[in-house]
Amino acid sequence: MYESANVSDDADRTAFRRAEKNYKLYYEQDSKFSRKKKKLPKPVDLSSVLDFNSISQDFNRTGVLPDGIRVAEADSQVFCIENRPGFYFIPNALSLEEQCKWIKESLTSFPQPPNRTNHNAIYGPVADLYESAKANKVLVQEDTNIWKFFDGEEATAKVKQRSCKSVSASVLLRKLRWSTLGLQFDWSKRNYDVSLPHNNIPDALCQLAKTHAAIAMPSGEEFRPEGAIVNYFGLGDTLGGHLDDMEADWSKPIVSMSLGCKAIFLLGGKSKEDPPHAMYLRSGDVVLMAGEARECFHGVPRIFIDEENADIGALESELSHENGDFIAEYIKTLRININIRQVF
Ligand SMILES: O=C(O)CCC(=O)C(=O)O
Ligand SMILES: [Fe+2]
Repeated sequence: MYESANVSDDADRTAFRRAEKNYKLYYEQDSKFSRKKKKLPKPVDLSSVLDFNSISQDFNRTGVLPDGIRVAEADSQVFCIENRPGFYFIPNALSLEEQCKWIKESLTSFPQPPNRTNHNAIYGPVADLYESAKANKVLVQEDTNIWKFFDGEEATAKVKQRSCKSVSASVLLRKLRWSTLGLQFDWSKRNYDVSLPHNNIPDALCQLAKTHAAIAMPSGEEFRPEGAIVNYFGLGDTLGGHLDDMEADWSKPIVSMSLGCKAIFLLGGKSKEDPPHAMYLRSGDVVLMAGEARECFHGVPRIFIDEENADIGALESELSHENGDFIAEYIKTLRININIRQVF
């Protein structure tokens, strides 16, 4: 599902594709810059990107909303888009403490087996990735399908002695692209594989998802979090336009939490020909997609990691205050999305 920033697009065939291309990160070709080896991002017209953070601030001050936007219920801080029923935007839904907690869990416990990650396909289950990265360990191939972490010197000796393959834990942590919680999603079959061993989604995350899902739930029903996909976005990573259609009951929302660097989210219609709404997703925002919105194409064409646009100043200082600099350094160039689903 991910694309690198440099893959050339086949064609601008649909309105969704054109919007993706419009917001995607491209670099200036100018030789003046390339000689200096400093690649500059091409400027992008962001004037039509919806900013629910300022929409909510203006609304609280003046009681006025932009055309096409309304609140889900009187006095609520949950916003809807009139021509996208079933879509809900909750700006600033998570406190700084909650953001820090889920960023930390996303790097430490969520990638732990039996949860699967993108690294499984190459290395098998990788335990203690975060602790190993912090301790500067290196993953060394011991046998065909057996990889183990070693301290730097020991790893160097092994690699020299047996010329086996190796990769540092910090590189692997940087290259983490997804992990799955609860029922394990099988990306190759694009379906849930209930036969795979799994843990339940942590209680505190279930509770959070239930609380935020409530406004989008059919009346009298409670959301049941059964599976979650955690996406990790580095600079230039994008999530192409897609539908999440592997869950049985589309009347139940997908609860999608944003953490870390700011992104642009595209919410299209049921056809890729429908022009999408572009909106910012910041750390702490929660989005719900239920009912008709489950049939709408959506994706993430851009994340911002520059100081001016990433919007993570407060988060960074809270993180370094709580956990030292290790995670605070990671989040400077990272966006995490946790999307929680009721599967059955
Ligand atoms: O990263 C996001 O905000 C959206 C993620 C998403 O749509 C998905 O994982 O299906
Ligand atoms: Fe999705």
